[in-house]
Parts: sequence; C-alpha cells; structure tokens
Amino acid sequence: MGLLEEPVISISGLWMNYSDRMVLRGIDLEVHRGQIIGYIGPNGAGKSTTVKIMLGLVEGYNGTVKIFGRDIADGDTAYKRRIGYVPEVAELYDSLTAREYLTFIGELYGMKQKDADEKAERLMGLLNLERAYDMRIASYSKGMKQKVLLISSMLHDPDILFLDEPLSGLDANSVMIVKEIFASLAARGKTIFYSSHIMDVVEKISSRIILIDGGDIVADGSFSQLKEQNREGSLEEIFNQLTGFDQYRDIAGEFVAVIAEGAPHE
Ligand SMILES: Nc1ncnc2c1ncn2[C@@H]1O[C@H](COP(=O)(O)OP(=O)(O)OP(=O)(O)O)[C@@H](O)[C@H]1O
Repeated sequence: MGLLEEPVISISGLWMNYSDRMVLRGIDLEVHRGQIIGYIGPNGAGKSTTVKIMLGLVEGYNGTVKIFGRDIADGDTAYKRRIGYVPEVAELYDSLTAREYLTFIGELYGMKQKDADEKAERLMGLLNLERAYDMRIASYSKGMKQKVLLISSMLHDPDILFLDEPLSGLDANSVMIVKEIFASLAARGKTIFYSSHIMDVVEKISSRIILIDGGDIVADGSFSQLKEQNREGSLEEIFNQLTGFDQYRDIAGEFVAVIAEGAPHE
C-alpha cells in the first residue's frame, strides 16, 4: 500500500553514541502509511533510542530523520501533534483519575476538554473500564494502566503510533482487541511502529519486521520473507539465528547449576 507516496518516516545514515558507546551505526529506513512495523532486537540494541530520536526526545545524533516529509531537526515540532506514543515505562500521574489524566492529555493535543472527555469515556468503556474512569490511577492494575496509556496515545487520532511493548500486562481478550485495533488503524492508513520481545505476537501482527543488532538493520521484511530467507520456522528461531545466539541451553544449565551451588538445604 502507498509505496509510491512519500514515506511517513524516512531515516538515513542515523548514527548515535552515548559517550564512548556507539549504539546506532548508520540506520537507513523508510516507512509508509498503513505499515505495522515490529522493531525488534536484543536488549540494548538501540530500539528505544531510535524511537526517542524520532520523537524528538534524544538529540546529538548524526544523520537525517524526516517525519511526514520534514526534517525533525528544522525546529518545527508540529509533527508531534500527529503522533502518539506509549513508552515502556510510563510516568502515569497516579494521583489523577483516568478522566482527569486523559482529558489533560487530549487538551495537550489540542482537543476541546469536553470532546476529549467524551471520547476517552467511550474508549474506556470499550476496554471494560467504564467503572474505573473516575478512580485514581494509583488503584489500577498493571493491565488497566496499560489500557489508559493505549487510549492516551490514540485519543487524538494520530497518523503514526509509536509503542514500546504495547501488549504488556494485557489479558488474552484485551490482546485480541488491541491487535484488531492495530489492523483497523493500519487499514485506515495509520502507521504503527512498535517494539516487542514477544516474538509470536510480532510474527502475527506485523506487516513488516525490522531486526536491529550491532547498531544496524540485519533483517527487514514480512514474516514470510524472513522465513524464506532464513529457512527457519518461527520468528524466535530466526531472531536467534540472525543475532548469532545458540547457547541458551548451556547458559540455562550453568544458571541452574549456580543456583544449586551451596544451597542452604545441602
Ligand atoms: N540516556 C542514556 N545514557 C547512556 N546510555 C544510554 C542511554 N539510553 C540508552 N543508553 C544505552 O544505549 C544502548 C541502547 O539502549 P536502548 O534503550 O535504545 O535499547 P533497546 O534496544 O530499547 O533495549 P531493550 O530491548 O532492553 O529495551 C544501551 O546500551 C543503553 O545502555
């Protein structure tokens, strides 16, 4: 879909280092409307760093990042109104109720208070949280908080959604709803760019999977393309193969041996 259109995200020659540690080594990437991108890689590979650069939260990078065709370094932050973000660890304002929090977020995105409130209440109801709307977020379970975050990222109908572990803490029913929401949003031309370590989810919901390792992209394609190229069965196996990891049994064996060493009951 829309490959002839200008990409909504265009990254070229992106390098980033923190003091002496080089995290990204020349990432080149174009993302189009309607794509659901699973951005995966080992812990510390630089996934959050890439996303935070696109959100304008991390500076000091080399290379060019364009969102909706404009270089984000040109100082115009208007693009931020057209994106939504679910961070991995969120600063939710625990002392607020969901009504107060979501209405506040809606207003930050330029919505009228009444519109944000009505929309948020309906979305909360659809995720089975109608009775929690006026409760303090501090009393919410992990999954309930995650739903509030998801709603806060979509309330203003953004064109690009960035999410870090979007299904974290959700029960199986909610996972099915959110997967379907992503598919419907993508069908409406929205772009979803998310990171996750849950490979069977990534395998199922992404139209395109991008694997980074060692600061660079080592695989990029649909799940069936990656499977063809790597002759491996599951995305988990492809991930392990492409990141050169085959020692899980040895490591687990040693780990358990260390636990058993000098245990108090021996
Ligand atoms: N603010 C920072 N200052 C210094 N180093 C940082 C900072 N943020 C990230 N890093 C380092 O950059 C590297 C990439 O981190 P990043 O959070 O982007 O990885 P990730 O791929 O999102 O990892 P995970 O899968 O564990 O969430 C790590 O080595 C991390 O220690």
